Amino acid sequence: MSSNRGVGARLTEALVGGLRPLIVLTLRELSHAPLHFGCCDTHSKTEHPTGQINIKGRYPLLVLPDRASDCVETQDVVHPLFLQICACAQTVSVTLTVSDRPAIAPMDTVKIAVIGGGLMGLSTAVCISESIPQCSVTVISEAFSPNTTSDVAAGVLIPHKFQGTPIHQQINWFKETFDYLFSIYNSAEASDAGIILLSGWQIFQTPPAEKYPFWSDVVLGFRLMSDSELKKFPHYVFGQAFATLKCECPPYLLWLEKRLKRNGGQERAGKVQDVWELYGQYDIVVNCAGLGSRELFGDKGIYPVQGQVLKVHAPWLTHFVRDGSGSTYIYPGISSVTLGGTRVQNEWSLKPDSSVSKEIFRRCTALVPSLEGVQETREKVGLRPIRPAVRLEREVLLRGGQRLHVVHNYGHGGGGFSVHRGTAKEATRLVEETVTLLSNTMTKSKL
Ligand SMILES: O=C([O-])CC(=O)C(=O)O
Repeated sequence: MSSNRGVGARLTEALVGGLRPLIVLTLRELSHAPLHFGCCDTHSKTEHPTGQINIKGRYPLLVLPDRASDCVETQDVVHPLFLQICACAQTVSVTLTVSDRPAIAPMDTVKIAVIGGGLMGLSTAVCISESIPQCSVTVISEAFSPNTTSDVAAGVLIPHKFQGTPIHQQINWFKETFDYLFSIYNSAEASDAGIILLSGWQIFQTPPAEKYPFWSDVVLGFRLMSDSELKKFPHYVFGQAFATLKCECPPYLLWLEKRLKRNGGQERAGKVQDVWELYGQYDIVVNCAGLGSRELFGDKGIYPVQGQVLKVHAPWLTHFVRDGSGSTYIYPGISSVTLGGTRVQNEWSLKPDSSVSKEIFRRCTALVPSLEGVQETREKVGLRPIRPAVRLEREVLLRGGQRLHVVHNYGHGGGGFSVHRGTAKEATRLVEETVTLLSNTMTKSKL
């Protein structure tokens, strides 16, 4: 590859520790460069944040203030506008090529600790281990499958809305997750990974505000239910029929663990009491601790919404039924059918309540009478980690002169399965950014 001098008046190339070529462009050059930031034109022209931009996800582009010497000091500051530009920049069609000179100082393996052994921790760890070759990933968790919250969930892809997250982002996360799982479902891995395609009905006692929810184009064959279908559910006046995917747990979590190990990743059982324990052992900490983030990172905005379900043996059921309010659902799976549910705000207990189980069973049999015949019922309780929006961002913790680089990916509530691959990819991108910054710092300190 050769330097493309046509981009801006002067393109400074800095080669960073064995990672990727880093293109350094001053702000003035950026404004002259033939870069187009799509919907963020205004931002990119009038407010030039400092930060790093990934063009097509291949070449990290560090946009510096005009005095280049200022910039290195600011590299840990992530300006919110920069993130917006960053997101847009990935969509622009710009070809920047850089010299293929060898790196000055290859960085040693980057050690990454992922806190949390549930769906978020494992899927993020797998995504990092697939995307960042020069890293070692260790998942640290008090619990692994079958003892995680993810093992309690039905694992069905029907998105919940996160009030504080832009809807286009939620659609992208869902689409990425759906496409990823659909390709597994369409491969020889499907049975090992426990991915099935499930069709069924979501029914409403009063019609919802949005007859066609934001995810209706992503699931398969979405349509409104006919009157004759609705007649099967006497108290319901409106319904949606569609097919979606379901991740059976434990198989899906075990499949992720296998994939992680195949990529060289490791697991460590144990509770992280204080995140600073990891300082010096790891270069980057990825936080997928869900509710654990309350104590570990002082996030008082996250709280539990307790849910109780029954796992029953009813292999004749092949269609799901969900009350649109989310109060009651019947989700057939490979080895059991999940019957739910409950939503108790701020309840931390993991103890099932038998009177609640009876009530769940009563509601489910009212919708699917053949459930009267089930045997083998297991009660399970899980705590949904709720906050207004998924927290997906970088943070640099400071203590004395020490800096601990953290990437957060938690707070998916009861909607984690629907978006997990999309948010894992986003977290991986943030880890890549951090790796580049660390490499840059290392290179600078060697000069
Ligand atoms: O609402 C549903 O269909 C199931 C679920 O995700 C939950 O109980 O959190």
